[in-house]
Amino acid sequence: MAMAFRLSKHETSGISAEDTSLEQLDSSVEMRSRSPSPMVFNPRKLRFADDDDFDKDAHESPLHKKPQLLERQPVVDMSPPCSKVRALRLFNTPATPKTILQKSTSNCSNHLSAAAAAVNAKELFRLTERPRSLPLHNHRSLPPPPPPQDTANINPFTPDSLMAQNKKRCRTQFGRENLNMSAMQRFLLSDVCQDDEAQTGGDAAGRDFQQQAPKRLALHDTNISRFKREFMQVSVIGIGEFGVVFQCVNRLDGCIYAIKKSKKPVAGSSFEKRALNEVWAHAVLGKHDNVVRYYSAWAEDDHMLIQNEFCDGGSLHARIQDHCLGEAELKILLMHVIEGLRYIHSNDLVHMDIKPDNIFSTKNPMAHKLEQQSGKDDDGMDSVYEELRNSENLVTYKIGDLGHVTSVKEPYVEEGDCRYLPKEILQDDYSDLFKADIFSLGITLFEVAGGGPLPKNGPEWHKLRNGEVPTIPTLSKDFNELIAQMMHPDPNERPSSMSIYSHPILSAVDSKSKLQLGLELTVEKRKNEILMNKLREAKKQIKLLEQRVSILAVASTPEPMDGQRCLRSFTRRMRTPFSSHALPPVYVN
Ligand SMILES: Nc1ncnc2c1ncn2[C@@H]1O[C@H](COP(=O)(O)OP(=O)(O)OP(=O)(O)O)[C@@H](O)[C@H]1O
Ligand SMILES: [Mg+2]
Repeated sequence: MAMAFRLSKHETSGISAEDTSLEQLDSSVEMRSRSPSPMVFNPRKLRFADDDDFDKDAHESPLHKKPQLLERQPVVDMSPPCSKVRALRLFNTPATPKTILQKSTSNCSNHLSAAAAAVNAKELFRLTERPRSLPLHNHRSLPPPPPPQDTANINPFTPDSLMAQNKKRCRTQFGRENLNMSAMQRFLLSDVCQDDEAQTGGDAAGRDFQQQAPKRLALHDTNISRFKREFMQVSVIGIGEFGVVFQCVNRLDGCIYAIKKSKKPVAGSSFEKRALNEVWAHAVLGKHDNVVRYYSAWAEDDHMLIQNEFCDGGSLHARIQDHCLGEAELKILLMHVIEGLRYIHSNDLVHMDIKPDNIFSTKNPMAHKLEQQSGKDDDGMDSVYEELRNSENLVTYKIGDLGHVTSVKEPYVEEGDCRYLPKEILQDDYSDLFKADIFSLGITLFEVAGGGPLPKNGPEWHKLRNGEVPTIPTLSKDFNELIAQMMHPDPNERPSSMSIYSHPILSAVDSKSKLQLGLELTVEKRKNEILMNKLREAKKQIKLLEQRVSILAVASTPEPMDGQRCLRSFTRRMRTPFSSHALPPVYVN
């Protein structure tokens, strides 16, 4: 069970000022809320020296002193089981995946690691026998250090892995690693060849190599926390059961990110599987507009750190603290989350922890453009802009916290928050996990529309799962029916993410189309402006050209009066002979 113990806004801001390294922030920092979003701050020299101890910050903060855990419910007959003993075990195997979390030193001993074992013993022998470069100060005196072993996890959620599982391929370490064996071999061998070349390629090359080697090792050995080296911590933005989430600025790219750090050291613990699971899921799913984007992950002091997109609108849970959502907003929420779920489900994965705490929002980047646009010219559209600006619609909802994601092909269900779980999951029925996500989304909609707070157990808990879903008076009959359908006791009766996506209630989303129309209008107006400018420019050019032509015409043409005179005189001259020849006059009637 994922238990939420969150900070109030007030508590969080207090902590961010006190415990986070805010003194590092220049006063000129201008926070922008998109992610990745550029920050504007006075250029500072990057320092590699240690600041306050990050871990100390995290652990000594008031957030960590006394996390306000939700109490476990006493076991009563009617209550759902809150957690399982199985959840404390590791990933279906007694072999703990001591992998990326343990600085990759030992041989990989479980099916989660793909490693140098992909290289045959002969090549490994070559690698270990070959003298390695040493730091300058002890290059001649010390024996070569053993080469580090390259290890890498196999992500079980990638299409390759899922295909492998489908085909019931051998699940041994080698069975999986063989998928990438040749690539791994090529990589390792190319390293050997390059090094060999450098060592045997003449004195100059050898000298160069010796000079560069210590630099490489020295950097490698600096041992500065990547978090501190690469990021400037701004504040704590959330605390969950598993992790603390920091708002950070990347020192190099200047963009804001959310970095989630596991609260406890996870290597070798029961949280290790969860931590790795979250990274694997993010790596596969973090490319959809309605799923929180993933950038990178690494381990530090046995903690897992995940660098994600920063969602400047906060969580849905925070959003509904002061007001419930109206139907128009609910439709947008449903539209966005169902798109994200449809994407997750299309990968044969399920989220298993959909709830308001795990749905984040970002403000629409077009919002400020709408603001700029309106008031520019009074074209009767001001009211539309006004409505769009004032509406809460200018957000994009994103599914986050992928720690419970599992594959439907080979499910390992770690139960999420029991307030949002359907009954069948608590009864270990995993036959249709897609529909478990649908139930969680349905009950989430019910809560944020005003049906909350949700019960954790007891008769009310059961009622909501037995088809007795109270009607929300502020919602239309159709929307109430859709929520009830999503919370149907029988998973087979619940609609799929695909059918909700194409549900008439969403295809005729007034507010959505209005928003889209507004945004499209802005774009079209801009295009129009550009065209108008071009037209104005073209008109100017034409006018100039006309002027020039007329000037040229005036300059190059002989005086018209003289010409006429000449012509007349010529005519006269011409006439004279005619007349002299006494031609008969022509009379025109
Ligand atoms: N990318 C993000 N952008 C903005 N806020 C975030 C982000 N990620 C997390 N948060 C905030 O931090 C809180 C905790 O994050 P998250 O749910 O990922 O942690 P957790 O420990 O896995 O939680 P749980 O208790 O659900 O297991 C969220 O509810 C949210 O308020
Ligand atoms: Mg969470």
